Amino acid sequence: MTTSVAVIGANGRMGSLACRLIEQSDDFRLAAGIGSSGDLSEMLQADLAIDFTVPEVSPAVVEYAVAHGVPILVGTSGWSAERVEELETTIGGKFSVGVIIVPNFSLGSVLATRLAVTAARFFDSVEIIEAHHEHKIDSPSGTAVRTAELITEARGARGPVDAPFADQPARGQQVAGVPVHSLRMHGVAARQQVILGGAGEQLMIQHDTLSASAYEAGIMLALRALPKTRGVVVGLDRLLGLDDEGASSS
Ligand SMILES: NC(=O)C1=CN([C@@H]2O[C@H](COP(=O)(O)OP(=O)(O)OC[C@H]3O[C@@H](n4cnc5c(N)ncnc54)[C@H](OP(=O)(O)O)[C@@H]3O)[C@@H](O)[C@H]2O)C=CC1
Ligand SMILES: O=C(O)C1=N[C@H](C(=O)O)C[C@H](O)C1
Repeated sequence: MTTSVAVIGANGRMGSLACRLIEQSDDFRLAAGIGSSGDLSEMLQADLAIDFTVPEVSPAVVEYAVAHGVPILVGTSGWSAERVEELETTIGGKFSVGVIIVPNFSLGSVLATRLAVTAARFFDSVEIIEAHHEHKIDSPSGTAVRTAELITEARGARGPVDAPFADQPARGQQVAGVPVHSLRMHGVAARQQVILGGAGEQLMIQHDTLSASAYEAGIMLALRALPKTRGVVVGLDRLLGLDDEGASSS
C-alpha cells in the first residue's frame, strides 16, 4: 500500500528532486506533478502534497491544500514567523490537517542553526552572512530568516543583539533585530555563516550545502511524518526532537 503525493513546483530544481525521491521510494507514489501552468485541483487526487514553488505563490498553495484537507509539506522559502502566524489564523479550526514547513531540509544546516541559537545567548554581537547560487530569487534566505528569528527568541531577557548603525543599508537587512547579509553568486550552492562577537573573541558557525543530495533524507523524513502531523509544525528540528535543546531564554 503506497501513499500518493502531489508535487507542486514539479518542474523546478527542488520539485524535480522531490518527484525523483517519491518515484524511487517503496512507500510513496507520484500522483501529480504540478507546474506553473497546471491546476492546483490536481493535488486532490493525492493523499499528501509537497510545495516547492516560489515565496509569492506558496501561501495560496498551502491555503488550497488545507481548505481541501490535503496535508502538505512546504519547502518553499518565505515563511517568516509573521507568515506562519497568518496561516495559523487562516487554518483556525481545521487543525486536523497537517502542515509541515521546513526552511532547510539539510541535517547539517539544522544543527548549525541550533548551535548558533545556543551560542547567541552568550554574545553581544550576532550577524548572519548567507550565500546562494545565482538563480535564487529571494533574499534573505528562508534559513537565515528562521535562524535570526530563533536567535532573538532564545536571547529572551538578554534582549536584542547589539547591531550598531543598523540603519545604514550596508549593515544588511535587519531580521528580528539580527543583521543579515545576502550574497547571490556563481560558484556556490548554499552557505550560511553566523558570526558571534564578544569581549576579545569571535565564534563563527558555518554550514555549506555542496549539492542538493543534502536535502534528500530530510525530505523523506518530513514526508513520512506528515500523515501523523496535526496543525502547523515549523522546522526539521521539531521532527528530529532537537527543538527543546539549548534554546532557553534563561
Ligand atoms: N527547504 C529547503 O531545504 C530548500 C528550499 N528551497 C526553496 O524551494 C523553493 C524552490 O526552489 P527551486 O526548486 O530551486 O526553484 P526553481 O526556480 O527551480 O523552481 C520553482 C518552481 O516553481 C514553480 N512555480 C511557480 N509558480 C507556480 C505556480 N503558481 N504553481 C505551480 N508551480 C509554480 C515553477 O514552475 P514552472 O517551471 O512550471 O514555471 C518552478 O519550476 C525556493 O523557495 C527555495 O528557496 C530550495 C532548496 C532547499
Ligand atoms: O534556494 C535555495 O537554494 C535554498 N533555499 C532555502 C532557503 O531560502 O533557505 C534553503 C537552502 O538555503 C537552499
